[in-house]
Amino acid sequence: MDIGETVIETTGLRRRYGPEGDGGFEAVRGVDLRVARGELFALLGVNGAGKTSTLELLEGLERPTAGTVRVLGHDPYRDRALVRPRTGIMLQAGGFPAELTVLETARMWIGTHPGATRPLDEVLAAVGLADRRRVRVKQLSGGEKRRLDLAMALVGRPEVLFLDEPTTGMDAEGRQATWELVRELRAAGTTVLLTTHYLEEAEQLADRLAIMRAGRVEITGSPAEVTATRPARVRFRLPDDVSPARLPLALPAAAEGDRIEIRTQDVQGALTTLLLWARDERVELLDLDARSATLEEAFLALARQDGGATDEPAATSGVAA
Ligand SMILES: Nc1ncnc2c1ncn2[C@@H]1O[C@H](COP(=O)(O)OP(=O)(O)OP(=O)(O)O)[C@@H](O)[C@H]1O
Repeated sequence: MDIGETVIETTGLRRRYGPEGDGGFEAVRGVDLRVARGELFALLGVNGAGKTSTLELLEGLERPTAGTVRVLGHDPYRDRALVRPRTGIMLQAGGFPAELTVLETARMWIGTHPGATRPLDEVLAAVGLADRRRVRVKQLSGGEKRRLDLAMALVGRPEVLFLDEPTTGMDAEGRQATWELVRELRAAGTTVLLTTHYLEEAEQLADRLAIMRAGRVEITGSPAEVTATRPARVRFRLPDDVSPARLPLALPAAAEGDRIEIRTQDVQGALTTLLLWARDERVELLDLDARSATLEEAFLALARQDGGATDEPAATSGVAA
Protein backbone atom coordinates (compact mmCIF):
# COMPACT_ATOMS: atom_id res chain seq x y z
CA MET A 1 0.00 0.00 0.00
CA ASP A 2 1.19 3.50 -0.81
CA ILE A 3 1.45 5.26 2.52
CA GLY A 4 1.26 9.07 2.50
CA GLU A 5 2.67 11.37 5.14
CA THR A 6 3.26 9.40 8.33
CA VAL A 7 1.71 11.14 11.32
CA ILE A 8 2.07 8.41 13.94
CA GLU A 9 5.18 6.27 14.05
CA THR A 10 6.68 3.99 16.66
CA THR A 11 9.90 2.00 16.47
CA GLY A 12 10.84 -0.75 18.91
CA LEU A 13 8.44 0.68 21.48
CA ARG A 14 8.64 -0.85 24.96
CA ARG A 15 6.92 -0.09 28.24
CA ARG A 16 7.68 -1.74 31.54
CA TYR A 17 5.72 -1.28 34.74
CA GLY A 18 7.81 -1.59 37.89
CA PRO A 19 11.43 -2.67 38.19
CA GLU A 20 13.53 -4.86 35.88
CA GLY A 21 13.26 -8.57 36.64
CA ASP A 22 10.56 -10.49 38.48
CA GLY A 23 9.10 -7.49 40.27
CA GLY A 24 8.10 -5.69 37.06
CA PHE A 25 6.02 -6.38 34.00
CA GLU A 26 6.73 -5.47 30.39
CA ALA A 27 3.33 -4.64 28.83
CA VAL A 28 4.67 -3.37 25.46
CA ARG A 29 7.48 -5.44 23.91
CA GLY A 30 8.86 -3.85 20.77
CA VAL A 31 5.96 -2.35 18.82
CA ASP A 32 6.48 -0.85 15.35
CA LEU A 33 3.50 1.07 13.95
CA ARG A 34 3.00 3.56 11.13
CA VAL A 35 -0.23 5.47 10.57
CA ALA A 36 -0.60 7.79 7.58
CA ARG A 37 -2.41 11.12 7.58
CA GLY A 38 -6.15 10.65 7.22
CA GLU A 39 -6.06 6.96 8.06
CA LEU A 40 -8.30 5.28 10.56
CA PHE A 41 -6.22 2.68 12.37
CA ALA A 42 -7.63 0.20 14.88
CA LEU A 43 -5.57 -1.48 17.59
CA LEU A 44 -7.11 -4.81 18.59
CA GLY A 45 -6.24 -7.38 21.23
CA VAL A 46 -7.69 -9.29 24.15
CA ASN A 47 -7.75 -7.78 27.67
CA GLY A 48 -4.21 -7.09 28.80
CA ALA A 49 -2.64 -7.30 25.32
CA GLY A 50 -1.08 -3.85 25.79
CA LYS A 51 -3.36 -1.58 23.76
CA THR A 52 -3.93 1.10 26.41
CA SER A 53 -0.28 0.94 27.49
CA THR A 54 0.72 1.63 23.86
CA LEU A 55 -1.90 4.34 23.40
CA GLU A 56 -0.71 6.20 26.49
CA LEU A 57 2.78 6.36 24.98
CA LEU A 58 1.37 7.72 21.70
CA GLU A 59 -0.63 10.29 23.64
CA GLY A 60 2.50 11.47 25.44
CA LEU A 61 1.04 10.64 28.84
CA GLU A 62 3.97 8.37 29.67
CA ARG A 63 7.56 7.96 28.51
CA PRO A 64 8.54 4.67 26.83
CA THR A 65 11.09 2.41 28.54
CA ALA A 66 12.74 1.98 25.13
CA GLY A 67 12.10 2.80 21.48
CA THR A 68 10.76 5.95 19.87
CA VAL A 69 7.37 7.56 19.28
CA ARG A 70 6.64 10.34 16.80
CA VAL A 71 3.29 12.06 16.47
CA LEU A 72 3.09 14.80 13.85
CA GLY A 73 6.86 14.62 13.68
CA HIS A 74 7.44 15.25 17.39
CA ASP A 75 8.06 13.27 20.54
CA PRO A 76 4.63 13.53 22.22
CA TYR A 77 6.11 13.24 25.74
CA ARG A 78 9.04 15.62 25.41
CA ASP A 79 7.36 18.05 22.99
CA ARG A 80 3.96 17.90 24.66
CA ALA A 81 3.34 21.64 24.21
CA LEU A 82 3.68 21.23 20.43
CA VAL A 83 1.70 18.02 20.03
CA ARG A 84 -1.12 18.38 22.55
CA PRO A 85 -2.94 21.31 20.84
CA ARG A 86 -3.16 19.29 17.62
CA THR A 87 -4.42 16.04 19.14
CA GLY A 88 -7.64 14.88 20.79
CA ILE A 89 -7.68 12.15 23.42
CA MET A 90 -10.59 10.07 24.61
CA LEU A 91 -9.37 7.99 27.52
CA GLN A 92 -10.95 4.71 28.58
CA ALA A 93 -12.59 6.51 31.51
CA GLY A 94 -12.88 10.28 31.27
CA GLY A 95 -13.08 10.71 35.02
CA PHE A 96 -14.84 14.08 34.95
CA PRO A 97 -16.11 15.40 38.33
CA ALA A 98 -19.49 13.83 39.03
CA GLU A 99 -21.10 16.95 40.48
CA LEU A 100 -20.49 19.23 37.48
CA THR A 101 -23.07 19.57 34.73
CA VAL A 102 -22.24 18.67 31.13
CA LEU A 103 -21.84 22.36 30.27
CA GLU A 104 -19.65 23.09 33.31
CA THR A 105 -17.50 20.08 32.46
CA ALA A 106 -17.13 21.26 28.88
CA ARG A 107 -16.17 24.81 30.01
CA MET A 108 -13.64 23.45 32.48
CA TRP A 109 -12.14 21.13 29.89
CA ILE A 110 -11.85 23.85 27.28
CA GLY A 111 -9.89 25.90 29.82
CA THR A 112 -7.28 23.12 29.98
CA HIS A 113 -7.03 22.65 26.24
CA PRO A 114 -4.69 25.05 24.47
CA GLY A 115 -6.19 24.48 21.02
CA ALA A 116 -9.90 24.56 21.87
CA THR A 117 -11.57 26.72 19.24
CA ARG A 118 -14.80 24.89 18.53
CA PRO A 119 -18.11 26.29 19.87
CA LEU A 120 -19.29 24.12 22.76
CA ASP A 121 -22.85 23.89 21.48
CA GLU A 122 -21.55 22.50 18.19
CA VAL A 123 -19.43 19.87 19.93
CA LEU A 124 -22.21 18.76 22.28
CA ALA A 125 -24.69 18.61 19.38
CA ALA A 126 -22.26 16.47 17.36
CA VAL A 127 -22.36 13.75 20.03
CA GLY A 128 -26.09 14.08 20.75
CA LEU A 129 -25.74 15.77 24.15
CA ALA A 130 -27.14 19.21 23.29
CA ASP A 131 -30.26 18.65 25.37
CA ARG A 132 -28.27 17.22 28.33
CA ARG A 133 -26.27 20.42 28.94
CA ARG A 134 -27.69 21.03 32.42
CA VAL A 135 -27.54 17.42 33.60
CA ARG A 136 -24.88 16.47 36.14
CA VAL A 137 -22.21 14.02 35.00
CA LYS A 138 -23.25 11.56 37.73
CA GLN A 139 -26.75 11.45 36.23
CA LEU A 140 -25.56 10.53 32.74
CA SER A 141 -25.87 6.94 31.58
CA GLY A 142 -22.68 5.00 30.78
CA GLY A 143 -23.17 5.60 27.07
CA GLU A 144 -23.82 9.33 27.57
CA LYS A 145 -20.61 9.60 29.61
CA ARG A 146 -18.71 8.08 26.69
CA ARG A 147 -20.29 10.66 24.38
CA LEU A 148 -19.14 13.43 26.72
CA ASP A 149 -15.63 11.94 26.70
CA LEU A 150 -15.75 11.95 22.90
CA ALA A 151 -17.04 15.52 22.75
CA MET A 152 -14.16 16.70 24.94
CA ALA A 153 -11.67 14.99 22.60
CA LEU A 154 -13.09 17.06 19.74
CA VAL A 155 -12.98 20.57 21.20
CA GLY A 156 -9.65 21.45 19.60
CA ARG A 157 -10.57 20.25 16.07
CA PRO A 158 -7.74 17.70 16.38
CA GLU A 159 -5.60 16.59 13.44
CA VAL A 160 -4.98 13.32 15.27
CA LEU A 161 -7.61 11.67 17.43
CA PHE A 162 -6.91 8.88 19.93
CA LEU A 163 -9.99 6.92 20.99
CA ASP A 164 -9.65 4.25 23.68
CA GLU A 165 -12.69 1.94 23.40
CA PRO A 166 -14.96 4.80 22.31
CA THR A 167 -18.24 2.88 22.15
CA THR A 168 -17.96 0.64 25.19
CA GLY A 169 -21.20 0.94 27.18
CA MET A 170 -23.14 2.55 24.34
CA ASP A 171 -26.42 1.14 23.08
CA ALA A 172 -26.74 0.14 19.41
CA GLU A 173 -28.06 3.55 18.40
CA GLY A 174 -25.28 5.42 20.22
CA ARG A 175 -22.70 3.14 18.64
CA GLN A 176 -24.06 3.75 15.14
CA ALA A 177 -24.14 7.52 15.77
CA THR A 178 -20.54 7.45 17.03
CA TRP A 179 -19.40 5.45 14.00
CA GLU A 180 -21.07 8.02 11.77
CA LEU A 181 -19.30 10.84 13.59
CA VAL A 182 -15.94 9.08 13.37
CA ARG A 183 -16.50 8.49 9.64
CA GLU A 184 -17.24 12.21 9.17
CA LEU A 185 -14.08 13.16 11.06
CA ARG A 186 -12.05 10.79 8.93
CA ALA A 187 -13.65 12.12 5.75
CA ALA A 188 -12.60 15.61 6.86
CA GLY A 189 -8.99 14.39 7.02
CA THR A 190 -8.61 13.58 10.74
CA THR A 191 -6.21 10.75 11.51
CA VAL A 192 -7.84 8.39 14.00
CA LEU A 193 -6.26 5.68 16.11
CA LEU A 194 -8.76 3.69 18.13
CA THR A 195 -8.78 0.63 20.31
CA THR A 196 -11.84 -1.55 20.43
CA HIS A 197 -13.14 -4.94 21.50
CA TYR A 198 -15.85 -4.80 18.86
CA LEU A 199 -14.53 -6.49 15.75
CA GLU A 200 -17.48 -5.16 13.79
CA GLU A 201 -16.35 -1.66 14.75
CA ALA A 202 -12.89 -2.32 13.32
CA GLU A 203 -14.38 -3.95 10.22
CA GLN A 204 -16.76 -1.05 9.63
CA LEU A 205 -14.37 1.81 10.33
CA ALA A 206 -10.73 0.85 9.96
CA ASP A 207 -8.57 1.39 6.89
CA ARG A 208 -5.95 -0.73 8.61
CA LEU A 209 -5.66 -2.54 11.90
CA ALA A 210 -3.11 -4.24 14.10
CA ILE A 211 -3.75 -7.21 16.36
CA MET A 212 -1.66 -7.16 19.55
CA ARG A 213 -0.86 -10.18 21.67
CA ALA A 214 1.15 -10.09 24.89
CA GLY A 215 2.70 -6.70 24.12
CA ARG A 216 3.60 -7.43 20.49
CA VAL A 217 1.95 -6.74 17.16
CA GLU A 218 1.04 -10.06 15.56
CA ILE A 219 -0.25 -8.68 12.26
CA THR A 220 -0.99 -5.39 10.52
CA GLY A 221 -3.13 -4.86 7.44
CA SER A 222 -6.52 -3.88 6.11
CA PRO A 223 -9.45 -5.82 7.61
CA ALA A 224 -9.68 -7.77 4.34
CA GLU A 225 -5.93 -8.58 4.35
CA VAL A 226 -6.02 -9.77 7.95
CA THR A 227 -9.16 -11.84 7.34
CA ALA A 228 -7.58 -13.42 4.25
CA THR A 229 -4.83 -14.96 6.40
CA ARG A 230 -7.42 -17.48 7.60
CA PRO A 231 -8.73 -20.25 5.36
CA ALA A 232 -12.24 -20.29 3.95
CA ARG A 233 -14.51 -23.20 4.88
CA VAL A 234 -16.49 -25.57 2.71
CA ARG A 235 -18.93 -27.79 4.63
CA PHE A 236 -21.23 -30.59 3.58
CA ARG A 237 -22.55 -34.01 4.58
CA LEU A 238 -22.30 -37.20 2.56
CA PRO A 239 -25.14 -39.69 2.12
CA ASP A 240 -24.91 -42.57 4.62
CA ASP A 241 -23.72 -45.04 1.99
CA VAL A 242 -20.76 -42.86 0.88
CA SER A 243 -17.59 -43.12 2.93
CA PRO A 244 -15.52 -39.93 3.41
CA ALA A 245 -12.51 -42.05 2.39
CA ARG A 246 -13.75 -41.81 -1.20
CA LEU A 247 -13.18 -38.05 -1.31
CA PRO A 248 -10.31 -36.97 -3.63
CA LEU A 249 -6.94 -36.95 -1.90
CA ALA A 250 -6.35 -33.37 -3.04
CA LEU A 251 -9.06 -32.08 -0.70
CA PRO A 252 -7.82 -31.21 2.84
CA ALA A 253 -10.97 -32.53 4.49
CA ALA A 254 -11.69 -33.28 8.14
CA ALA A 255 -14.78 -34.84 9.69
CA GLU A 256 -16.71 -33.75 12.75
CA GLY A 257 -19.54 -36.18 13.34
CA ASP A 258 -21.23 -36.62 9.99
CA ARG A 259 -20.18 -33.17 8.84
CA ILE A 260 -17.20 -32.85 6.51
CA GLU A 261 -15.23 -29.64 6.52
CA ILE A 262 -12.56 -28.44 4.10
CA ARG A 263 -10.43 -25.47 5.10
CA THR A 264 -8.61 -23.87 2.23
CA GLN A 265 -7.06 -20.62 1.00
CA ASP A 266 -8.23 -21.62 -2.49
CA VAL A 267 -11.97 -21.96 -2.08
CA GLN A 268 -12.67 -21.88 -5.82
CA GLY A 269 -10.17 -24.67 -6.54
CA ALA A 270 -11.46 -26.83 -3.66
CA LEU A 271 -15.08 -26.37 -4.72
CA THR A 272 -14.25 -27.20 -8.33
CA THR A 273 -12.48 -30.42 -7.29
CA LEU A 274 -15.32 -31.32 -4.94
CA LEU A 275 -18.15 -30.63 -7.39
CA LEU A 276 -16.46 -32.43 -10.28
CA TRP A 277 -15.86 -35.43 -8.03
CA ALA A 278 -19.48 -35.41 -6.85
CA ARG A 279 -20.75 -35.25 -10.43
CA ASP A 280 -18.45 -38.01 -11.69
CA GLU A 281 -19.20 -40.25 -8.68
CA ARG A 282 -22.92 -39.38 -8.76
CA VAL A 283 -22.78 -38.37 -5.08
CA GLU A 284 -25.24 -35.84 -3.66
CA LEU A 285 -23.50 -33.32 -1.35
CA LEU A 286 -25.96 -32.53 1.44
CA ASP A 287 -26.22 -29.06 3.08
CA LEU A 288 -23.30 -27.77 0.99
CA ASP A 289 -22.09 -24.43 2.29
CA ALA A 290 -18.98 -22.37 1.44
CA ARG A 291 -17.92 -19.18 3.13
CA SER A 292 -14.90 -16.96 3.61
CA ALA A 293 -13.21 -16.54 6.99
CA THR A 294 -14.32 -13.68 9.22
CA LEU A 295 -12.26 -11.06 11.01
CA GLU A 296 -13.38 -12.72 14.24
CA GLU A 297 -11.78 -16.02 13.18
CA ALA A 298 -8.55 -14.24 12.29
CA PHE A 299 -8.67 -12.38 15.60
CA LEU A 300 -9.24 -15.54 17.64
CA ALA A 301 -6.38 -17.30 15.88
CA LEU A 302 -3.93 -14.43 16.33
CA ALA A 303 -4.92 -12.66 19.53
CA ARG A 304 -5.14 -15.38 22.14
CA GLN A 305 -2.61 -15.05 24.92
CA ASP A 306 -1.74 -18.76 24.92
CA GLY A 307 -1.15 -18.54 21.17
CA GLY A 308 -1.67 -22.26 21.10
CA ALA A 309 -4.81 -24.24 20.41
CA THR A 310 -6.88 -23.37 17.38
CA ASP A 311 -10.45 -24.20 16.58
CA GLU A 312 -9.54 -26.69 13.85
CA PRO A 313 -11.79 -29.73 13.84
CA ALA A 314 -9.98 -33.01 14.45
CA ALA A 315 -8.89 -34.85 11.34
CA THR A 316 -10.57 -38.23 11.35
CA SER A 317 -9.20 -41.48 10.03
CA GLY A 318 -10.77 -42.45 6.79
CA VAL A 319 -10.83 -38.88 5.56
CA ALA A 320 -8.29 -37.73 3.03
CA ALA A 321 -5.93 -35.22 4.60
N1 LIG B 1 0.13 0.43 36.28
C1 LIG B 1 0.37 -0.84 35.98
N2 LIG B 1 1.21 -1.58 36.72
C2 LIG B 1 1.49 -2.87 36.43
N3 LIG B 1 0.96 -3.52 35.38
C3 LIG B 1 0.10 -2.84 34.61
C4 LIG B 1 -0.24 -1.47 34.86
N4 LIG B 1 -1.12 -1.07 33.92
C5 LIG B 1 -1.32 -2.14 33.12
N5 LIG B 1 -0.58 -3.19 33.53
C6 LIG B 1 -0.53 -4.52 32.90
O1 LIG B 1 -0.09 -4.39 31.56
C7 LIG B 1 -0.77 -5.30 30.71
C8 LIG B 1 -1.38 -4.52 29.56
O2 LIG B 1 -2.42 -3.69 30.03
P1 LIG B 1 -3.22 -2.72 29.07
O3 LIG B 1 -4.19 -1.95 29.91
O4 LIG B 1 -2.28 -1.97 28.22
O5 LIG B 1 -3.98 -3.77 28.15
P2 LIG B 1 -5.19 -3.56 27.14
O6 LIG B 1 -4.84 -4.31 25.91
O7 LIG B 1 -5.48 -2.11 26.98
O8 LIG B 1 -6.35 -4.29 27.92
P3 LIG B 1 -7.94 -3.95 28.00
O9 LIG B 1 -8.52 -4.47 26.75
O10 LIG B 1 -8.35 -4.75 29.20
O11 LIG B 1 -8.09 -2.48 28.19
C9 LIG B 1 -1.80 -6.00 31.58
O12 LIG B 1 -1.29 -7.26 31.91
C10 LIG B 1 -1.91 -5.12 32.81
O13 LIG B 1 -2.20 -5.88 33.95
